[in-house]
Amino acid sequence: MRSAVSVEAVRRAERAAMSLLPEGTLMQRAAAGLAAVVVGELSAARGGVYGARVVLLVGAGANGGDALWAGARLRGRGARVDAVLVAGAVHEEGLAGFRAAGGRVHRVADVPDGGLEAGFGDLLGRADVVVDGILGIGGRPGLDDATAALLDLAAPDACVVAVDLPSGVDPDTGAVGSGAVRADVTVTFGVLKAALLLPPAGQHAGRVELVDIGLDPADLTATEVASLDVADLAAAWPWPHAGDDKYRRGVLGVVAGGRGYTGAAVLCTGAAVRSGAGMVRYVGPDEPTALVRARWPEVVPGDGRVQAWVLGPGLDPDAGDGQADRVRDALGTDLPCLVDAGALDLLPPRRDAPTLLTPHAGELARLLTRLGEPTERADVEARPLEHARAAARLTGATVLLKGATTVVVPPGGSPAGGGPVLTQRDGPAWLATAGSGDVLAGVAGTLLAAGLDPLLAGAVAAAVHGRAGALASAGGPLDAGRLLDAVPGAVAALRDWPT
Ligand SMILES: NC(=O)C1=CN([C@@H]2O[C@H](COP(=O)(O)OP(=O)(O)OC[C@H]3O[C@@H](n4cnc5c(N)ncnc54)[C@H](O)[C@@H]3O)[C@@H](O)[C@H]2O)[C@@H](O)CC1
Ligand SMILES: Nc1ncnc2c1ncn2[C@@H]1O[C@H](COP(=O)(O)OP(=O)(O)O)[C@@H](O)[C@H]1O
Ligand SMILES: [K+]
Repeated sequence: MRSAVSVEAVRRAERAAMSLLPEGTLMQRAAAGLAAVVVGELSAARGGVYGARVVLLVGAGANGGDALWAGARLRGRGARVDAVLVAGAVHEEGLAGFRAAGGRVHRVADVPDGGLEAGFGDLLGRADVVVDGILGIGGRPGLDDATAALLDLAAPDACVVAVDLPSGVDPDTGAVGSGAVRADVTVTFGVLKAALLLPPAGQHAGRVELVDIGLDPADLTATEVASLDVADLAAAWPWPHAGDDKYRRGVLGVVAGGRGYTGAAVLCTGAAVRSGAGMVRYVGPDEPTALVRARWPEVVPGDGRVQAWVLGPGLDPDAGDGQADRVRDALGTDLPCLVDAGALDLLPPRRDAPTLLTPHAGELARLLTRLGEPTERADVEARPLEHARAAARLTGATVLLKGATTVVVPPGGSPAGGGPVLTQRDGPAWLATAGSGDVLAGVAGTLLAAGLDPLLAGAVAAAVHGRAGALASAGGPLDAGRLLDAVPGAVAALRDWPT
């Protein structure tokens, strides 16, 4: 499990460590770890550090201090290091240490308006590595225009190394302001910060390197956000046992598609079959039923006993084909329900049984608007965690928000009550293809029917969906049919995937 904490928790752990150590020790450890990663990048890219060009972008706080001390170390290895001070203030000890090591210092404030390119274009355009020491855990989202313009002067093939966090993101929520840094590598200190696992900030971080600076793990147990790794997935997956039968393994009922849309019924039931449900029942009008039976003869048509329901993929609640009533009936039971797409419009104000909502950004905006919080899709995309939490709070359900990084928020929306928020980013962008969400719903339904709670079912399904996507795509385009065909292989590989 990769675990991340809030700024408040990091600061508490840092204070505890600092009280036991000589002043400046943590920053020196951070700088040493940062310099080592930059050395690694330079060695890989150009065979060594000597003569390499490194430019530090230095903000007002300790994040800039880390960058300056790392710059001093890189000077000691023979790199040419320039620091560009982007703010009015600077970490004075770091600056003195950098100067003493022979680093050159420039100030954005010394350049006349409109003169950034003339002042720094050559410097940044020739840099092998640009170190983003602008903002760390003290940062608010967004960079001012001049700082953002500086970043644009870097050569496209320069390696951008972010210190602790890519600057311009919100450390706790993962929201991203305008001009935020896009790093190739982020070197983070002591513990992952929540933003690194959250969308969209996590997608700005590149590869994340965690440097041990000697924080006490006992001070870092308040996990805010976590991502399941392969060992967690293998432990959570409902592997069958010798004594199992199909009923004990879990019967899933699916209300998907309808008279108008038939594909979602075939894909969703297929994903449930392919992910190993004990049995799958499909409930719907004649035409999709016939298509499901033709493609998946093992699916049982019609109502009957089930352990969980998947409701809504490809379903139009206004179609007058009886599907809306079937959804309402299932929502009225005390069985676990996954509520997707069209069924989200039919969700009652409160449901006590386990409920997993699986909207994409547009569907979440529509749901929040219906619940009295007018929301646009763009709002959800800019601040996914905040909006998923709002839906979890308003509905009492677990909310899985789909996207390049999938976020699963426990009921109530607060990490205090239901445990950490889980995020998964396991698959390629080729997964953004029609029918992909229907496959996710089928896999998550299998897990609900097997008895997993909605939070774990959602996160495990998102991870397996992503891994199946990676297998099926192999770098090329993907369609939902091949995606679901890859699910058994993705599940099997959980047991022998190298960790
Ligand atoms: N506290 C510690 O013990 C350690 C801290 N370390 C580093 O210290 C960092 C935190 O340092 P600070 O608390 O000084 O905070 P930052 O260095 O993140 O920056 C804070 C400064 O930036 C300003 N600021 C915030 N958002 C802004 C924005 N959007 N635009 C312009 N200015 C903005 C603030 O007003 C403040 O002056 C960590 O991320 C890490 O890099 C490391 O050295 C390890 C040890
Ligand atoms: N850029 C992306 N990278 C990786 N996965 C993605 C990306 N965009 C979407 N996905 C995943 O693809 C699926 C799309 O689901 P959805 O939007 O419901 O599509 P549909 O309704 O066509 O089935 C979700 O599981 C989502 O997490
Ligand atoms: K930074």
